[in-house]
Amino acid sequence: MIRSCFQAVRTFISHFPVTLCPDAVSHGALIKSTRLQCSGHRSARGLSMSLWPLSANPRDFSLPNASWSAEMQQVYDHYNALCEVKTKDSEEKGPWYKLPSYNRSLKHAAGGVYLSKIIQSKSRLFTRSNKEYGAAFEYVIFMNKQEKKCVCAFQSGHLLEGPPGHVHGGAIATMMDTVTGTLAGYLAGPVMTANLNINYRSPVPLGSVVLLHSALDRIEGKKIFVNGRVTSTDESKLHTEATALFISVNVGHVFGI
Ligand SMILES: CCCCCCCCCCCC(=O)SCCNC(=O)CCNC(=O)[C@H](O)C(C)(C)COP(=O)(O)OP(=O)(O)OC[C@H]1O[C@@H](n2cnc3c(N)ncnc32)[C@H](O)[C@@H]1OP(=O)(O)O
Repeated sequence: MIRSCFQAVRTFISHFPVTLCPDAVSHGALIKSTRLQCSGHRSARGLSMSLWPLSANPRDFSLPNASWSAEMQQVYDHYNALCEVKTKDSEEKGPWYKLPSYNRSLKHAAGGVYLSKIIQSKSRLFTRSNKEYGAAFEYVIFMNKQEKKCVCAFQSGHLLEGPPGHVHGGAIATMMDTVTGTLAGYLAGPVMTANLNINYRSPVPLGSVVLLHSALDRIEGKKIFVNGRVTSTDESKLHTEATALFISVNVGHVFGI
């Protein structure tokens, strides 16, 4: 059992070295924009083709939905336009790649064999665990592999309140961990957070759209040092600064096997 689980996980990681998530909920009618399917990173492109043998239409949470504000949509459109775009007749190269985002992966990575011994059937990726559009974490991450950096557009929902009218610091930390961790994982394969330092500079209004920027500082052996910032969408206001250390791990470490 453990060996087959391990093989399933390895298969998944080989398709997409970053993390562990997806689900099979249809996003259907709520998608406002059907413009493009960014491609770009070869293994991530493979993910969309081969990860869902029993799930033809898993919900990609990073696509626009009816809860997105005009500002959120604008940021999405801006970076989307900079992505590698596949059209019917041609393929234009761009420096950015839009990461898909699912709330469960391993169920599908196992080829339909549910890994119930390791993964609880009700488990969901924390940031994608709420099915109500716009209620909690609405975000999309664009990766720039060449420059070893990424940008995330994040719209906070009403369930993320901390101080009245503002986003909870833990929710900001969650997003910072997600974005810096996604970058580290994208560049270095499976990682876990060893250290996350955050300075909160100015509160984030609840319901607003902000950008999370993350860039690689350096890699020393199995240590990946990454920085992060939260700013307003025009980058005139700094909300949060962070540094993070991720450690490359064996897949087995993540699952305690
Ligand atoms: C697509 C959708 C995506 C969605 C995906 C969303 C992505 C989100 C990413 C979230 C990731 C998480 O939240 S992960 C969950 C939170 N993190 C955890 O639970 C991790 C718990 N900690 C551990 O498992 C372990 O301590 C590790 C893996 C971090 C490190 O253990 P290890 O592998 O044995 O490493 P070890 O030999 O101890 O240390 C290696 C080197 O790192 C240094 N080091 C280790 N820890 C630290 C530390 N805290 N601060 C400074 N330095 C440290 C050591 O001194 C050593 O340096 P030297 O002597 O070599 O110089």
